[in-house]
Amino acid sequence: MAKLGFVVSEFNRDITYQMELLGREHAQFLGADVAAVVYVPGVFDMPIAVKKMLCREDIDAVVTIGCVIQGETAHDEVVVNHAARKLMDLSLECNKPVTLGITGPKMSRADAQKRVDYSKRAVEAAVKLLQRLGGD
Ligand SMILES: Nc1c(NC[C@H](O)[C@H](O)[C@H](O)CO)[nH]c(=O)[nH]c1=O
Ligand SMILES: CC(=O)C(O)COP(=O)(O)O
Repeated sequence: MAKLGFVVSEFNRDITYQMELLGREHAQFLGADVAAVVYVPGVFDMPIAVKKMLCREDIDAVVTIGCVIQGETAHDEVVVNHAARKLMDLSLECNKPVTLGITGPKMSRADAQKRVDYSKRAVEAAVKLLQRLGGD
């Protein structure tokens, strides 16, 4: 059974709450275990939490869940672009899948609501990568 870790952003929690529930349901549907969940303040804060999870022997892959909504500046792009890049680097560094269940940037609250199922995609991608690539 795939053992997944979830790293979930508390920012825009009304949206990430729905994303987390959908992700948990989908993991159960696919026969994967959500072995650990860590909540972080926002998407930008995810990499350190993901890194710690990737170091755990009881975690095979990490699923990130977050939502970055556009404000008046390019802050949303800074948050998502840097986090996404670091998450990819960590995956390669630690040799375990890290999947992107983060919506945004350039997104309104309505756009975010339409995209809550990105968390399901991230769970599915993690399970598929583990099946196809195997463990260490
Ligand atoms: N604006 C959003 C943020 N911003 C907060 C940052 O992610 C971070 O927590 C802060 O800069 C402290 O390091 N985070 C989101 O997840 N979503 C947003 O829309
Ligand atoms: C990325 C955000 O949602 C955010 O709160 C930043 O907003 P702003 O660009 O107006 O500072």
